[in-house]
Amino acid sequence: MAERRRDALQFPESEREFLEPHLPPKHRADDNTSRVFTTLTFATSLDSSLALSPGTQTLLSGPQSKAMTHYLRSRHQAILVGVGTAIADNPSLNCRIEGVGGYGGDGLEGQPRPIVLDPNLRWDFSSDSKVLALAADGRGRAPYVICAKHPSDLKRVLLEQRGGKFITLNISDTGPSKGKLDWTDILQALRDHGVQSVMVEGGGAVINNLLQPHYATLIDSVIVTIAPTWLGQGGVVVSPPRRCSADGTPVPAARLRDVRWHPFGEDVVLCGKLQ
Ligand SMILES: NC(=O)c1ccc[n+]([C@@H]2O[C@H](COP(=O)([O-])OP(=O)(O)OC[C@H]3O[C@@H](n4cnc5c(N)ncnc54)[C@H](O)[C@@H]3O)[C@@H](O)[C@H]2O)c1
Ligand SMILES: Nc1nc(=O)c(N)c(NC[C@H](O)[C@H](O)[C@H](O)COP(=O)(O)O)[nH]1
Repeated sequence: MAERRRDALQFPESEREFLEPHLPPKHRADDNTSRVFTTLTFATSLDSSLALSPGTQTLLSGPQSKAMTHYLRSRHQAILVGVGTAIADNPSLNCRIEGVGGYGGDGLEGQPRPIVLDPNLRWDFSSDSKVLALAADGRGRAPYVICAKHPSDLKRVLLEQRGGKFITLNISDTGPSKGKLDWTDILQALRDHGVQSVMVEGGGAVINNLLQPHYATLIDSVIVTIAPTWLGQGGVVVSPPRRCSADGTPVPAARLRDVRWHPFGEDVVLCGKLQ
């Protein structure tokens, strides 16, 4: 067993039971399921904000719900964020729960694969990126970057040296992701690259795009941390595109069913299904 780290997070067994029905099944090496178990998860304020303003990171989760998010990371093979989040937050995108690889456990066991959705190759991971530093240090995996352009050889080689890769997909010319990458293609590409479960963490553009009815059948689970604060106007807001019925009357954009709530410290965590 590797050395114990002082920065490792604890998430008690007693809290895990509540989450179990909302998590992907524990994977077997011979599991040939063709779809990727997809969890949409984020932390929001009472006014549906993810951050105080675009381009800034805002701490919303308290210590207990933060530990819960890290436990979720340990239970998925990958974590996906948009490039806006990669640039604004310089996130670690690893799992820091006591006992996973790099935090008291062996190898990289329990460490998810970071996935960054970066169609136009905006993310400069070559300078000061926490994800790559953690991968070099054996405390996380190197990212897969999903793009729509061919990367420079310099970027490709740097990523591949650390164990990551670029996955190039075609921009969609129809449907709710016209001009972007289609989620069916993104999830299929992840499956083709060996990923069986992914938690999509944000940010705003990613969540609002994915919360459209067209994609409801792709999402297996929704887990939202709600923090007791209002961030105020001008934030990065979760609010998917408006929907209307045939006669033009507005109807809710999306709604959860089979909902369960659980307090974690001062926050509450809500789990449900979209379909
Ligand atoms: N509270 C939380 O849980 C949480 C989680 C993640 C991020 N955040 C915050 O959210 C903010 C970032 O959000 P944002 O909306 O600016 O950026 P984002 O992270 O949603 O990234 C947006 C970019 O991702 C790419 N993208 C998204 N959907 C795509 C698609 N279908 N096809 C191709 N490319 C696609 C595009 O390049 C787009 O510009 C930051 O402030 C961050 O701190 C908060
Ligand atoms: N659960 C959660 N609570 C928050 O208060 C918050 N701001 C995020 N934000 C999610 C986003 O993906 C961040 O970029 C990562 O949470 C950065 O965290 P790491 O460095 O990877 O631990 N997520």
